[in-house]
Amino acid sequence: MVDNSIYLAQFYGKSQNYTQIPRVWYNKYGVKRGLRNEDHTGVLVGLTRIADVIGYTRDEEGKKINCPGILYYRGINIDDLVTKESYQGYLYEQASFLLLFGYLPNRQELTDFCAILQKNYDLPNDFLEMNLLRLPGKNLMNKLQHCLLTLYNYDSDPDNTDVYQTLQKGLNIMSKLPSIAVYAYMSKMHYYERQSLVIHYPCSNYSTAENILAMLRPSCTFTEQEAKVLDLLLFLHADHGGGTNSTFANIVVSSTNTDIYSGMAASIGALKGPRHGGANIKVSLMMEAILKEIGPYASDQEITACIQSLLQKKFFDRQGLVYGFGHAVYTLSDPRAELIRNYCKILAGEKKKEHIFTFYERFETIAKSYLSKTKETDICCNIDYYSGFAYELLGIPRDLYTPLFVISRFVGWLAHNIEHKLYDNRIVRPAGKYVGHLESYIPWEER
Ligand SMILES: CC(=O)SCCNC(=O)CCNC(=O)[C@H](O)C(C)(C)COP(=O)(O)OP(=O)(O)OC[C@H]1O[C@@H](n2cnc3c(N)ncnc32)[C@H](O)[C@@H]1OP(=O)(O)O
Ligand SMILES: O=C([O-])CC(=O)C(=O)O
Repeated sequence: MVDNSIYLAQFYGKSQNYTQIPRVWYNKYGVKRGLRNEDHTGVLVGLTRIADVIGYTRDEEGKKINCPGILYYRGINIDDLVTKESYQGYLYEQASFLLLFGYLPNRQELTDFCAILQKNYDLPNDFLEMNLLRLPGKNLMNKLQHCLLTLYNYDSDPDNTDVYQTLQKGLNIMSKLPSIAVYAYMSKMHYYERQSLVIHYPCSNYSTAENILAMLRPSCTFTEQEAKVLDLLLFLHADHGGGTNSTFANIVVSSTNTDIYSGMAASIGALKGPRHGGANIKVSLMMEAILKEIGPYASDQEITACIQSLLQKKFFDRQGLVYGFGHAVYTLSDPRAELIRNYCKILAGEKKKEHIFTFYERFETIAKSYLSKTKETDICCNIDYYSGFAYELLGIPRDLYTPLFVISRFVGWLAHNIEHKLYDNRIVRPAGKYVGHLESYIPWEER
């Protein structure tokens, strides 16, 4: 067979004479690259009453003043929801109710809401066999997208985008996501890693967190403490305002009035990216590589040298990023990372992994100060820095870290999708300026 790849390389090389856009032009035309202002804050593109993400304030002149991070779900500080909550084990379901309906449920309302989710836990007949066992996927995020798009075919009125229908369809998908993610993992392991296939049905009196643990473990068993920690992790990932990439992607796509399955698949694609939710897997791989290189008792100098090699694209995936650090809004701290760090400390003690936890903490301190100094801006660790370690301590496989983010964030996507439909409802369509030349058509014989 003729190898045509050389031609493609030639076309691509030649294209550089025709397609370049100098970086300075973005300033010249006032383009808000990445929808960011000069000071890196986000351009205002929407209004929301669902969540507020605070990483800085403004002084009287409008100058940005960095501050410790705070996250509010419907105006309630997440720290309060965690520390003042006595009804343990259903934090994620409570937050889902709060994010969707705007107020905290009473006990009866929470029970009724959980019953709606639990009634929908089971997958449609043959879904498992046809879409997961017969068609294993090598990446679970892509598999989740595929399964979501396939659920469209099981819906008798899939293109109905009425707000109430969106809510119902959304809750139905949300209930099924834990089984889909766990089965996608099991079928991947069975097919690609030749492991035994373990399939447990979801249990209709379990919370989301309990179900995930039960379906994942051959024995179906878990401790109350483990379920509470996973519940807390799901709670902490549930929403992050309308500006975060995967939620904005959802708003962009669903503003065309397309079906909910397409909108959610787009969000999953966005969340998969290693600069967004996919960072939790990258952090885990990066820390594994670092620990292999310098060990848990490395000196501060060795840790700094590792960070330098990461930034200089000499180590790990050579992308120049220290995963788990930096944020578009948070500056001095991400409140979710603060909470997860505390739980990691407790779990690490129980699992005899204190030395690894201590290493994570030391790496955090050094990376935070080094990155802030070299990038001349406050850079803290984000939610993805400790979440993978927490999942690892719970015995959850790495492949499932970002899918767990999907399971949790789905409710945030749904709430924003509905809010946009109700109150904004204009198709998202910004402008792009043409900066090429006008050219004359060149006849074949003159090219
Ligand atoms: C759930 C989540 O999505 S949380 C984020 C998870 N992602 C990661 O952990 C990946 C690593 N982090 C990053 O890539 C970035 O910090 C992002 C994408 C999260 C935020 O990026 P930005 O909003 O551009 O951050 P910010 O404006 O503060 O960055 C300032 C500079 O520091 C750089 N920077 C920020 N974080 C990092 C990092 N972790 N490693 C290397 N460089 C970084 C930016 O690239 C930017 O450089 P530039 O001015 O040359 O473009
Ligand atoms: O807000 C962001 O840009 C990313 C983030 O932390 C999230 O989506 O949880």
